[in-house]
Amino acid sequence: MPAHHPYMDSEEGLSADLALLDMLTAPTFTPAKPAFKRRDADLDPLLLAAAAAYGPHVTRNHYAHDFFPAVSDPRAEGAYDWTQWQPGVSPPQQRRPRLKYVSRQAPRSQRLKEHGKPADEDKENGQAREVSEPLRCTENLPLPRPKSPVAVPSQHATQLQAGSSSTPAAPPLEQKPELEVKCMARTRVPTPHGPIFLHLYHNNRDNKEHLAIVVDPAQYLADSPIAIPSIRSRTLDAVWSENETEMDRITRGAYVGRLSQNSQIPSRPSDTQPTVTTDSMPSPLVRIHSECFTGETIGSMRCDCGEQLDEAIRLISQPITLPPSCARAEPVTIPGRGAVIYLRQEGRGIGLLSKIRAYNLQDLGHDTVTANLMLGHGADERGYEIAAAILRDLGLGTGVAEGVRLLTNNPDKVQALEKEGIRIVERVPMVPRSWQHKQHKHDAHEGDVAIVVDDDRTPGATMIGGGAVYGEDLDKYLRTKVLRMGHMLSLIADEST
Ligand SMILES: Nc1nc2c(ncn2[C@@H]2O[C@H](COP(=O)(O)OP(=O)(O)OP(=O)(O)O)[C@@H](O)[C@H]2O)c(=O)[nH]1
Repeated sequence: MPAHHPYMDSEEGLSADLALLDMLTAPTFTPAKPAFKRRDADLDPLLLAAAAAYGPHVTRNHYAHDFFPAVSDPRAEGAYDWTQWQPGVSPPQQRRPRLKYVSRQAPRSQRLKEHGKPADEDKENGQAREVSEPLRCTENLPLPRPKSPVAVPSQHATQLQAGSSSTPAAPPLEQKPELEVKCMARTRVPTPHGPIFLHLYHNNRDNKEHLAIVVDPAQYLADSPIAIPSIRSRTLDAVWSENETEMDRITRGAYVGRLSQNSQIPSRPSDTQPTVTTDSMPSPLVRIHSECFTGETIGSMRCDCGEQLDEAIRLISQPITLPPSCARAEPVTIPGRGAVIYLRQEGRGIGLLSKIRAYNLQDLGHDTVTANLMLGHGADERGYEIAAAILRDLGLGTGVAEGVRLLTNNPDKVQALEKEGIRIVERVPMVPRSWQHKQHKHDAHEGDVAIVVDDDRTPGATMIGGGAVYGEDLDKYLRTKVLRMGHMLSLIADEST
């Protein structure tokens, strides 16, 4: 038994014992408030372990990098030669070298320089970056970039003019291969204006799929009162290889007449006759149209492109009445014939990205020409060599006796096609439908002209088969074309005047 201690009888001892007992048996223990916030891990350790198990994060840009050279290469500095290992003898303790991130790629700017490209070349579309900083005020904006082919640098040009004998050879001009187009496929497409043959072309100049919308329903006619030359592609009707089967040819569209389960007649190269129209038959109506996603696909009312495409197919599809001739006593009506060459030159050649930016500049008050210039582009960067080559392939506008009637208001198009050797016998204007309506209203007000407005057509934005495009934005766009781009269109008086 333990010796009795006087402390146990004292009042002081009793209260200390009670305090201890209370502390040990109390139902809850309330710790003192911590002086510092607990630093719990933000990430789940399991998650971290899982991430680590997948090794370093590798993207396509890291393929030429080596993350752990010391590990992957056994001869690398600091690696232990495991062939020397013996049981029970631990590898010599070395100071493990710090693992290095080694890039075997030169910096991007250096690689671009080696390829003769500017260091700030945009990754997207392989085009030079247009806007790398916020827009500055108009007078400081860059001038339009020169167009290809590469211009002789001014230093060389000056020396050439001065006739200097020490003139260094001018850099060679880019040699373009001779342009070739090939119709890869053709098919029938029914449209609100009648059937068309859609032709898809490849070429050796750009990697775009340009199209030809051929209107020539006479190709379906079993018998026609007069001979109507067919509009057919030479490259499509050609035999591509000796192994090509009839089904191969039919599948790519090299057939004649209307394709069906009961009619499958492959075409022959001789089916492509030169298009020669007789005196009384008008030359085929042709339009060269440039792609406009906004106007044609989403019905934008900033431009009349959708309406123009629709109007062109409609006009070309109109039946043609031929007057009586010595061979026929009666007039005869034949189906409309012609083609729309649809070029993938979005935004007058500047591309959709720049066109969208240009629209924002237009909302700030600039017109369509200035907006292009502000972005460092030309007012119009299109070319028509491919269009001319496609026309030639279709046998349109190539003969001495035969030409085309060109649907356009754009003088540059007429000039460019003529330069390419296309014979244009007539320019047919494309009057915007909203202006036609205004003109009709104006004339009717004058009292003597009947209003010829097709009221069955759907009003509003125009995709194929739609009506007319109206609006302030459109009027401004059309006026700019007339006033700044020289389009051959009579400006219409405002309705209020
Ligand atoms: N940069 C730019 N391009 C536009 C704008 N509005 C329409 N476009 C483009 O202008 C082109 C219209 O071309 P076309 O239909 O061939 O007509 P055009 O050259 O004006 O001449 P026409 O034959 O008289 O119709 C298309 O590529 C459109 O994408 C715009 O505001 N800015």
